[in-house]
Amino acid sequence: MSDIDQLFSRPLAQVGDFVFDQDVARVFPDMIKRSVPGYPTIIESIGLIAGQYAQVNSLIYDLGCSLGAATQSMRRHVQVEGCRVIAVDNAAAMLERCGEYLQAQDAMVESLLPAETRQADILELSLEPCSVVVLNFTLQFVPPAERLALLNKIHQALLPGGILILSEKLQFADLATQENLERLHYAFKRANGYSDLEIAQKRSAIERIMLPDTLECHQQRLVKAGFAHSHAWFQCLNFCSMIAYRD
Ligand SMILES: C[S@@+](CC[C@H](N)C(=O)[O-])C[C@H]1O[C@@H](n2cnc3c(N)ncnc32)[C@H](O)[C@@H]1O
Ligand SMILES: O=C(O)C(=O)C[C@]1(C(=O)O)C=C[C@@H](O)C=C1
Repeated sequence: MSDIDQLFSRPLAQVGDFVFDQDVARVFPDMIKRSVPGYPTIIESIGLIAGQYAQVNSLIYDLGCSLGAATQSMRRHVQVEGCRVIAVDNAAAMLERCGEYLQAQDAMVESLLPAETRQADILELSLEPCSVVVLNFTLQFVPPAERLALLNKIHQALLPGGILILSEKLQFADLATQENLERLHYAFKRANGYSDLEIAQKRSAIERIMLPDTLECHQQRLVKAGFAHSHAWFQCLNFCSMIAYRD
Protein backbone atom coordinates (compact mmCIF):
# COMPACT_ATOMS: atom_id res chain seq x y z
CA MET A 1 0.00 0.00 0.00
CA SER A 2 1.08 3.59 -0.56
CA ASP A 3 1.71 6.14 2.19
CA ILE A 4 0.15 9.59 1.97
CA ASP A 5 2.32 12.17 0.16
CA GLN A 6 3.46 14.74 2.75
CA LEU A 7 6.96 15.24 1.34
CA PHE A 8 6.49 18.99 0.90
CA SER A 9 4.08 19.61 3.78
CA ARG A 10 6.62 21.31 6.05
CA PRO A 11 8.60 24.48 5.15
CA LEU A 12 11.93 23.45 3.63
CA ALA A 13 14.92 25.76 4.16
CA GLN A 14 16.17 24.71 0.73
CA VAL A 15 13.94 23.03 -1.91
CA GLY A 16 16.23 20.72 -3.88
CA ASP A 17 15.51 19.24 -7.29
CA PHE A 18 12.85 16.52 -7.26
CA VAL A 19 14.35 13.01 -7.24
CA PHE A 20 12.56 9.66 -7.68
CA ASP A 21 14.11 8.28 -4.49
CA GLN A 22 12.94 6.03 -1.62
CA ASP A 23 10.77 8.77 -0.13
CA VAL A 24 8.98 9.35 -3.45
CA ALA A 25 8.67 5.61 -4.11
CA ARG A 26 6.93 5.19 -0.74
CA VAL A 27 4.20 7.77 -1.55
CA PHE A 28 4.15 7.73 -5.37
CA PRO A 29 0.70 6.15 -6.03
CA ASP A 30 -0.88 8.77 -3.74
CA MET A 31 1.26 11.59 -5.15
CA ILE A 32 0.53 10.99 -8.81
CA LYS A 33 -3.20 10.34 -8.31
CA ARG A 34 -3.56 13.62 -6.38
CA SER A 35 -1.28 15.57 -8.77
CA VAL A 36 -2.21 14.44 -12.29
CA PRO A 37 -5.82 15.11 -13.34
CA GLY A 38 -7.25 12.05 -15.09
CA TYR A 39 -4.40 9.72 -14.12
CA PRO A 40 -6.62 6.72 -13.20
CA THR A 41 -8.48 7.07 -16.53
CA ILE A 42 -5.22 7.29 -18.46
CA ILE A 43 -3.82 4.18 -16.74
CA GLU A 44 -6.94 2.09 -17.37
CA SER A 45 -7.17 3.32 -20.99
CA ILE A 46 -3.50 2.51 -21.69
CA GLY A 47 -4.37 -1.13 -21.00
CA LEU A 48 -7.41 -0.96 -23.28
CA ILE A 49 -5.50 0.76 -26.12
CA ALA A 50 -2.52 -1.61 -25.82
CA GLY A 51 -4.98 -4.50 -26.00
CA GLN A 52 -6.05 -3.27 -29.45
CA TYR A 53 -2.51 -2.83 -30.86
CA ALA A 54 -0.32 -5.48 -29.18
CA GLN A 55 0.87 -8.02 -31.75
CA VAL A 56 1.39 -11.78 -31.39
CA ASN A 57 4.80 -12.80 -29.99
CA SER A 58 5.93 -9.18 -29.58
CA LEU A 59 7.34 -7.01 -26.80
CA ILE A 60 5.62 -4.15 -25.03
CA TYR A 61 7.77 -1.48 -23.34
CA ASP A 62 6.74 0.70 -20.39
CA LEU A 63 9.52 3.31 -20.38
CA GLY A 64 9.87 5.25 -17.14
CA CYS A 65 7.49 2.75 -15.55
CA SER A 66 7.80 4.03 -11.92
CA LEU A 67 5.77 1.55 -9.85
CA GLY A 68 4.37 -0.08 -12.99
CA ALA A 69 0.76 1.16 -12.99
CA ALA A 70 0.65 1.15 -16.81
CA THR A 71 2.32 -2.27 -16.90
CA GLN A 72 -0.23 -3.67 -14.46
CA SER A 73 -3.05 -2.30 -16.62
CA MET A 74 -1.59 -3.78 -19.82
CA ARG A 75 -1.12 -7.14 -18.11
CA ARG A 76 -4.85 -7.15 -17.34
CA HIS A 77 -6.06 -5.97 -20.76
CA VAL A 78 -3.71 -7.50 -23.35
CA GLN A 79 -4.87 -10.99 -24.35
CA VAL A 80 -2.46 -11.59 -27.24
CA GLU A 81 -0.41 -14.79 -27.56
CA GLY A 82 3.29 -14.53 -26.77
CA CYS A 83 3.33 -10.86 -25.62
CA ARG A 84 5.67 -9.80 -22.84
CA VAL A 85 6.01 -6.45 -21.01
CA ILE A 86 9.41 -4.93 -20.20
CA ALA A 87 9.05 -2.26 -17.51
CA VAL A 88 12.07 0.07 -17.49
CA ASP A 89 13.14 2.73 -15.02
CA ASN A 90 16.51 4.18 -14.02
CA ALA A 91 15.45 4.86 -10.40
CA ALA A 92 16.33 1.83 -8.26
CA ALA A 93 13.84 2.74 -5.53
CA MET A 94 10.95 3.04 -8.00
CA LEU A 95 11.84 -0.20 -9.78
CA GLU A 96 12.17 -2.12 -6.52
CA ARG A 97 8.60 -1.19 -5.60
CA CYS A 98 7.48 -1.93 -9.16
CA GLY A 99 8.78 -5.49 -8.73
CA GLU A 100 6.85 -5.81 -5.46
CA TYR A 101 3.64 -4.59 -7.11
CA LEU A 102 4.01 -6.99 -10.05
CA GLN A 103 4.64 -9.91 -7.69
CA ALA A 104 1.54 -8.94 -5.69
CA GLN A 105 -0.46 -8.77 -8.93
CA ASP A 106 0.76 -12.27 -9.89
CA ALA A 107 -0.36 -13.55 -6.48
CA MET A 108 -3.86 -12.13 -6.94
CA VAL A 109 -4.61 -12.67 -10.64
CA GLU A 110 -4.02 -15.71 -12.83
CA SER A 111 -2.88 -15.84 -16.48
CA LEU A 112 -1.53 -12.30 -16.62
CA LEU A 113 0.80 -11.19 -19.40
CA PRO A 114 4.41 -11.97 -18.40
CA ALA A 115 6.31 -8.87 -17.26
CA GLU A 116 9.86 -8.16 -16.23
CA THR A 117 11.56 -5.09 -14.78
CA ARG A 118 14.80 -3.66 -16.09
CA GLN A 119 16.85 -0.89 -14.46
CA ALA A 120 18.24 1.24 -17.27
CA ASP A 121 18.49 4.74 -18.65
CA ILE A 122 15.98 4.75 -21.53
CA LEU A 123 18.36 7.03 -23.43
CA GLU A 124 21.00 4.26 -23.39
CA LEU A 125 18.69 1.23 -23.66
CA SER A 126 18.59 -0.61 -26.99
CA LEU A 127 15.03 -1.59 -27.87
CA GLU A 128 14.10 -4.93 -29.43
CA PRO A 129 11.29 -5.12 -32.02
CA CYS A 130 8.03 -4.25 -30.25
CA SER A 131 4.38 -3.46 -30.99
CA VAL A 132 3.52 -1.05 -28.13
CA VAL A 133 5.70 1.51 -26.32
CA VAL A 134 4.41 3.58 -23.39
CA LEU A 135 5.95 6.89 -22.24
CA ASN A 136 3.46 7.81 -19.50
CA PHE A 137 4.63 11.14 -18.04
CA THR A 138 8.27 10.21 -18.67
CA LEU A 139 9.43 12.26 -21.70
CA GLN A 140 8.91 15.48 -19.70
CA PHE A 141 11.82 14.41 -17.46
CA VAL A 142 14.15 13.73 -20.40
CA PRO A 143 16.38 16.68 -21.36
CA PRO A 144 14.67 18.39 -24.33
CA ALA A 145 17.75 18.00 -26.53
CA GLU A 146 17.54 14.19 -26.10
CA ARG A 147 13.82 13.79 -26.82
CA LEU A 148 13.93 13.50 -30.62
CA ALA A 149 16.64 10.80 -30.58
CA LEU A 150 14.60 8.77 -28.07
CA LEU A 151 11.46 9.04 -30.21
CA ASN A 152 13.50 8.10 -33.30
CA LYS A 153 14.78 5.01 -31.50
CA ILE A 154 11.24 4.07 -30.50
CA HIS A 155 9.96 4.55 -34.05
CA GLN A 156 12.77 2.33 -35.38
CA ALA A 157 11.95 -0.44 -32.88
CA LEU A 158 8.20 -0.43 -33.46
CA LEU A 159 6.78 -3.06 -35.82
CA PRO A 160 4.53 -1.85 -38.67
CA GLY A 161 1.10 -1.21 -37.12
CA GLY A 162 2.65 -0.60 -33.70
CA ILE A 163 1.97 2.45 -31.51
CA LEU A 164 3.56 4.80 -29.01
CA ILE A 165 1.31 6.02 -26.17
CA LEU A 166 2.74 9.34 -24.97
CA SER A 167 1.27 11.11 -21.92
CA GLU A 168 2.61 14.49 -20.86
CA LYS A 169 1.94 17.61 -18.84
CA LEU A 170 1.43 20.40 -21.43
CA GLN A 171 2.72 23.94 -21.79
CA PHE A 172 0.52 26.42 -23.74
CA ALA A 173 1.81 29.08 -26.13
CA ASP A 174 -1.21 31.28 -25.40
CA LEU A 175 -0.49 33.01 -22.06
CA ALA A 176 -4.12 33.19 -20.96
CA THR A 177 -4.61 29.46 -21.58
CA GLN A 178 -1.37 28.67 -19.73
CA GLU A 179 -2.39 30.76 -16.72
CA ASN A 180 -6.00 29.51 -16.64
CA LEU A 181 -5.10 25.81 -16.82
CA GLU A 182 -2.23 26.19 -14.35
CA ARG A 183 -4.63 27.83 -11.90
CA LEU A 184 -7.15 25.03 -12.42
CA HIS A 185 -4.39 22.44 -11.91
CA TYR A 186 -3.53 24.01 -8.54
CA ALA A 187 -7.24 24.02 -7.66
CA PHE A 188 -7.23 20.28 -8.50
CA LYS A 189 -4.28 19.74 -6.16
CA ARG A 190 -5.96 21.76 -3.39
CA ALA A 191 -9.17 19.78 -3.83
CA ASN A 192 -7.03 16.67 -3.30
CA GLY A 193 -5.75 17.93 0.01
CA TYR A 194 -2.47 19.64 -0.89
CA SER A 195 -1.75 22.92 0.93
CA ASP A 196 -0.54 26.06 -0.86
CA LEU A 197 2.86 25.42 0.77
CA GLU A 198 3.02 21.89 -0.68
CA ILE A 199 1.99 23.13 -4.12
CA ALA A 200 4.59 25.91 -4.07
CA GLN A 201 7.45 23.73 -2.79
CA LYS A 202 6.65 20.89 -5.25
CA ARG A 203 6.55 23.43 -8.08
CA SER A 204 10.06 24.63 -7.10
CA ALA A 205 11.32 21.04 -6.86
CA ILE A 206 10.19 20.05 -10.37
CA GLU A 207 10.65 23.29 -12.32
CA ARG A 208 14.25 22.57 -13.35
CA ILE A 209 13.91 18.83 -13.99
CA MET A 210 10.43 18.56 -15.52
CA LEU A 211 10.14 20.63 -18.72
CA PRO A 212 6.73 20.35 -20.44
CA ASP A 213 6.29 21.09 -24.16
CA THR A 214 3.27 22.35 -26.09
CA LEU A 215 1.05 19.84 -27.90
CA GLU A 216 2.20 21.40 -31.18
CA CYS A 217 5.84 20.80 -30.23
CA HIS A 218 5.07 17.16 -29.44
CA GLN A 219 3.25 16.66 -32.75
CA GLN A 220 6.04 18.30 -34.78
CA ARG A 221 8.68 16.23 -32.98
CA LEU A 222 6.71 13.02 -33.55
CA VAL A 223 6.58 13.76 -37.29
CA LYS A 224 10.34 14.39 -37.30
CA ALA A 225 10.82 11.03 -35.52
CA GLY A 226 8.91 9.28 -38.31
CA PHE A 227 5.40 9.14 -36.80
CA ALA A 228 3.44 10.63 -39.72
CA HIS A 229 0.13 10.18 -37.86
CA SER A 230 -0.57 11.00 -34.21
CA HIS A 231 -3.42 12.53 -32.19
CA ALA A 232 -4.42 13.31 -28.62
CA TRP A 233 -6.99 10.90 -27.22
CA PHE A 234 -7.35 12.43 -23.74
CA GLN A 235 -6.87 15.77 -22.02
CA CYS A 236 -7.75 16.82 -18.48
CA LEU A 237 -6.74 20.39 -17.63
CA ASN A 238 -3.03 20.69 -18.61
CA PHE A 239 -2.37 16.94 -18.83
CA CYS A 240 -2.87 14.92 -21.98
CA SER A 241 -2.21 11.61 -23.66
CA MET A 242 -1.48 10.93 -27.34
CA ILE A 243 -1.22 7.95 -29.65
CA ALA A 244 1.45 7.97 -32.38
CA TYR A 245 1.19 5.35 -35.14
CA ARG A 246 4.06 3.42 -36.72
CA ASP A 247 2.46 3.04 -40.15
C1 LIG B 1 6.13 10.71 -13.52
S1 LIG B 1 7.05 9.25 -13.43
C2 LIG B 1 6.24 8.21 -14.65
C3 LIG B 1 4.94 7.66 -14.21
C4 LIG B 1 4.69 6.23 -14.67
N1 LIG B 1 5.05 6.04 -16.10
C5 LIG B 1 3.24 5.85 -14.44
O1 LIG B 1 2.54 5.62 -15.42
O2 LIG B 1 2.86 5.81 -13.26
C6 LIG B 1 8.58 9.49 -14.33
C7 LIG B 1 9.45 8.26 -14.25
O3 LIG B 1 10.41 8.29 -15.29
C8 LIG B 1 11.65 7.81 -14.78
N2 LIG B 1 12.72 8.33 -15.65
C9 LIG B 1 13.01 9.63 -15.89
N3 LIG B 1 14.05 9.70 -16.74
C10 LIG B 1 14.43 8.41 -17.05
C11 LIG B 1 15.44 7.83 -17.85
N4 LIG B 1 16.29 8.59 -18.55
N5 LIG B 1 15.53 6.47 -17.92
C12 LIG B 1 14.66 5.69 -17.23
N6 LIG B 1 13.67 6.17 -16.44
C13 LIG B 1 13.57 7.53 -16.35
C14 LIG B 1 11.69 8.32 -13.34
O4 LIG B 1 12.60 7.58 -12.54
C15 LIG B 1 10.22 8.14 -12.93
O5 LIG B 1 10.01 6.86 -12.33
O1 LIG C 1 2.97 19.15 -12.31
C1 LIG C 1 2.90 18.83 -11.13
O2 LIG C 1 2.66 19.60 -10.22
C2 LIG C 1 3.14 17.43 -10.79
O3 LIG C 1 3.23 17.09 -9.65
C3 LIG C 1 3.24 16.51 -11.97
C4 LIG C 1 4.04 15.27 -11.71
C5 LIG C 1 4.20 14.58 -13.05
O4 LIG C 1 3.53 14.99 -14.03
O5 LIG C 1 5.00 13.65 -13.12
C6 LIG C 1 5.37 15.56 -11.21
C7 LIG C 1 6.05 14.71 -10.39
C8 LIG C 1 5.43 13.47 -9.95
O6 LIG C 1 5.92 12.42 -10.73
C9 LIG C 1 3.98 13.50 -10.02
C10 LIG C 1 3.33 14.36 -10.84
